[in-house]
Amino acid sequence: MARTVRVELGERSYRIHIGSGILADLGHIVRETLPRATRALVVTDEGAGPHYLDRALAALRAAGIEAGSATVPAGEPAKTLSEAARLYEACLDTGLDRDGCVVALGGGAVGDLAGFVAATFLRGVDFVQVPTTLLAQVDASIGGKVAVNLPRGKNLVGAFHQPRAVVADVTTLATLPAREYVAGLAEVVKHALLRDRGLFALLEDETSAVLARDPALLEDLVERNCRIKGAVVSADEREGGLRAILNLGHTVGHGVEAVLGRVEKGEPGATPREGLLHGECVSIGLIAAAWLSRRAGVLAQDDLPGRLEDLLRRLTLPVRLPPGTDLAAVREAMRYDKKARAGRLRWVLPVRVGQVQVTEHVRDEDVEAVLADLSRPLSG
Ligand SMILES: NC(=O)c1ccc[n+]([C@@H]2O[C@H](COP(=O)([O-])OP(=O)(O)OC[C@H]3O[C@@H](n4cnc5c(N)ncnc54)[C@H](O)[C@@H]3O)[C@@H](O)[C@H]2O)c1
Ligand SMILES: O=C(O)C(=O)C[C@@H](O)[C@H](O)[C@H](O)COP(=O)(O)O
Ligand SMILES: [Zn+2]
Repeated sequence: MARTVRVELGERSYRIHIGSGILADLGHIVRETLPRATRALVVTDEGAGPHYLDRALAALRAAGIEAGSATVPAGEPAKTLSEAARLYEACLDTGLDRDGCVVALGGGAVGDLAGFVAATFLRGVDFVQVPTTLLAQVDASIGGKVAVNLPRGKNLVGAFHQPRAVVADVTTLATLPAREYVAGLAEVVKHALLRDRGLFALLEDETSAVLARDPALLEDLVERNCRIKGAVVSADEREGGLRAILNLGHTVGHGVEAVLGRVEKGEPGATPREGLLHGECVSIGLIAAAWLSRRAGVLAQDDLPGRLEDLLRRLTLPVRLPPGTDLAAVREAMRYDKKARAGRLRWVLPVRVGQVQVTEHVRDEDVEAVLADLSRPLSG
């Protein structure tokens, strides 16, 4: 039986369906949520598509929906304006009108790109998220932030466009490469630090079960995270205030990702470089936030940085910058943080496990010092 979490947003409210094997119910869910949608474009990528596209199309067609599909390159390199342009053509080829819908089948990259296309095609059509990575099931598929990257940074062109439904089938996580699964855990740790001491303790106590992707535990984990994120989004849909807390770890994280991630830097069509994943950058950014919190006098729980680092390391997430990281480039990229106001960065800093504070009062020299410390190799 699927569990549901409702994201309350007035007329834009929607349900997140979480369960095992519920990809087969996709057609019914779309039919029930969007009774006028007779056509859908399923957007997937080269990683998720081979595993799940046929099943998604069959489920939609069985429910009487005419479904076409488009496949984009795997992961972050797809989040470009040129891929968005290709998808607008696919929307036209599929015959989508304003009653049609876009279905995002894949990780956060597919969700962000397909959601951006849905937000802008015909000035906005409905979209449904079918997340197939842990990161997308616990975070990216919820809340309506949709975007593509620019060479200078992450998510610099986008919109707020809520999905009409989210269908998170945890059995799809079985085919996810280990490194991608672990990257998703960084956003789980973020949610725990923000609002859930019990979740932080569970991650500490049951690290092996979490890494083993125990299916029953996965449903609980996804539901718990959806409740945390859903509540924040319900309270502040467009990041006027509270929602900024969901950016914990992302000021340094996005700066690092712009420099060392898979953000498209070259000409369209150039071979994407290898690099750090979003969740890996967030992991490093969480450590940065904890250390900055101590320097800024915000930290009220002395053992938090140590416990956080220990947990991230046990989850096999990175906690230091790779040797030789260009710190000046990271600082430059951080300037494009969307939380900045009047040229000043705003920081989300942990106070204790389960509580954070948003502040502008962080000294430049402390940021420099933390980045320098992060680029020193781990001892032991
Ligand atoms: N909109 C938001 O609120 C939000 C929140 C967090 C992150 N994000 C964005 O999400 C992106 C990261 O998402 P992600 O971590 O899901 O990575 P991703 O979308 O890049 O997917 C990771 C890789 O896994 C493959 N894959 C996906 N599902 C699979 C499956 N079930 N089996 C096998 N392979 C599969 C993909 O093809 C890709 O190669 C970043 O662009 C980040 O900025 C957005
Ligand atoms: O939903 C949010 O709000 C978040 O900040 C969640 C983040 O995990 C996510 O990476 C988001 O895309 C970052 O948004 P941005 O506004 O910093 O680009
Ligand atoms: Zn994130």
